[in-house]
Amino acid sequence: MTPTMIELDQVAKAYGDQMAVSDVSLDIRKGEFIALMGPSGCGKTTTLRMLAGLETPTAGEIRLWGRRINEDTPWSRDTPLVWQNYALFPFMTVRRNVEFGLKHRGTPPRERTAKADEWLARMGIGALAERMPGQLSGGQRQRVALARALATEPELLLLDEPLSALDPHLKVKMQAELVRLHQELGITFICVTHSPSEAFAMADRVVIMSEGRVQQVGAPRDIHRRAENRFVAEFLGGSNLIAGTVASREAGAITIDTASGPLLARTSEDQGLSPGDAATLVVGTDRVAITSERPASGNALEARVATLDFVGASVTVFMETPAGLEIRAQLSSRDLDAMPLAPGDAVFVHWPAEAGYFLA
Ligand SMILES: Nc1ncnc2c1ncn2[C@@H]1O[C@H](COP(=O)(O)OP(=O)(O)OP(=O)(O)O)[C@@H](O)[C@H]1O
Repeated sequence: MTPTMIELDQVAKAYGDQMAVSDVSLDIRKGEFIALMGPSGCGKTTTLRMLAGLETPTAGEIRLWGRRINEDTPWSRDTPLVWQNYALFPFMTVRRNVEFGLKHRGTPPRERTAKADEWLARMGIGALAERMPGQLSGGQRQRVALARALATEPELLLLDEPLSALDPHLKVKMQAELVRLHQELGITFICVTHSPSEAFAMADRVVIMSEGRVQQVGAPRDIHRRAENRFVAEFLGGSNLIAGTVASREAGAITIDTASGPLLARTSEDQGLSPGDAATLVVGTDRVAITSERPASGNALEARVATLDFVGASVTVFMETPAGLEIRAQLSSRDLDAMPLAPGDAVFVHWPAEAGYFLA
């Protein structure tokens, strides 16, 4: 078992009456890539700043290798931060910027320069060593900031929205580069992002936060398979949440009555629901099929197409049942070629009984 490197133990941070972080407990193992994710104001940056030593927790304890570090200053920690504004010194060349962190650590001049050049080459920007930061693109500045942080060979790298300033093409490239660097270096990465796609693409484990608390922690595929609560399901999108009342329950199958008709769900994760209980069924948008005729069996609802949202080669079809329930289906553009859809079309939506689970 990989040893635990960092422990956040019931950590809280208040600014006056404002609780930025209410209660965060989390163990991080050496070499993990952790993504802290959540909507604006959920406390993810404050959590990162406490890890960096830029803020002191109001309650709880942060431990590094079992030792309390709540009051340690940033410079006494092995935790370089890469902030989204890159924080490069504008009056120093790229090489000097990368050397700066090493100088601070007492590395002799010749070794500093050699190391800086090595890291600039590794990041594919060796040719820019003599430029000033103002003469670089956003993506280039991002790489310099990473080179500067990594040249000091930290045990832990904290990244705050490292890809936020990049255009979509460069974002995907840098995303792959961060994953590669992480694998190569074996350093623990903790990355703050508000983007589920970024977090899910890069992290070993994703921590989803809301209002200063952790809502769910898990590997991307586990969170994807099953959101633990309504907040997570709604924040991640990609699911239909259907409210109803349990009508019957027998042999692993639950029927719920909804405003749009009865629905059947077969799931081992049924939270011990009994007839009469309120229940919310979660069905992934990728499990919902659309047909023009009512299917012979299975869960089927009558609906009307409201709008279509195209993102790359994927299309989200927004539909509404006569009772006002919104159902979304994610199709490929090839599916749409086979069955052209337009707003106003009358359709049937259906999914297998095994496709859903119930929210706790
Ligand atoms: N220095 C401060 N003084 C007062 N309130 C603060 C301070 N810093 C953060 N907060 C508040 O604490 C809460 C959490 O802020 P934080 O910056 O950690 O959120 P975040 O999840 O990183 O958001 P964003 O994605 O917008 O950066 C917010 O409501 C914020 O307004």
